[in-house]
Amino acid sequence: MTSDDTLARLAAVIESRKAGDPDKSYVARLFAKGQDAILKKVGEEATETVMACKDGVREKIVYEVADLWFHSMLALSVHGLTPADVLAELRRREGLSGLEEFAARKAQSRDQEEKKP
Ligand SMILES: N=c1c2ncn([C@@H]3O[C@H](COP(=O)(O)OP(=O)(O)OP(=O)(O)O)[C@@H](O)[C@H]3O)c2ncn1[C@@H]1O[C@H](COP(=O)(O)O)[C@@H](O)[C@H]1O
Repeated sequence: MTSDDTLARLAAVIESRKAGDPDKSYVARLFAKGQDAILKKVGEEATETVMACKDGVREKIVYEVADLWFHSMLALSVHGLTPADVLAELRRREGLSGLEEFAARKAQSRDQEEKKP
């Protein structure tokens, strides 16, 4: 398996641009508008990803997911987070069945409910 540092490089570019000139940088423009503008784009790109998948056009799906990942990285950056944090969480989940994890979470919230006075 090859390692790909595209996300790390893009995160570094985002950090270098976010306090830049909104007339010269899309990243700077969205950061100048604030978190709500970034989250609005995340929502739009998620919807466009759903529509692309429903249409089933591979190039369009890749294009829209790239938009979604990019804007999600801006949202992460607002909170001082990076793709490395998300990749670490995905690594933590490796080999952990989603169904087992779901059952463990349900059992934990049941325990917490039962302990409530
Ligand atoms: N990866 C991206 C990237 N992906 C998408 N986009 C922009 O995100 C916007 C996507 O919005 P939409 O598809 O909704 O189109 P829109 O033009 O906003 O139109 P509306 O539908 O909102 O009216 C477009 O303006 C894209 O150019 C990106 N802008 C920048 N990057 C990366 O960020 C780096 C820094 O960019 P600047 O800050 O602009 O220098 C670039 O070198 C790239 O590596």
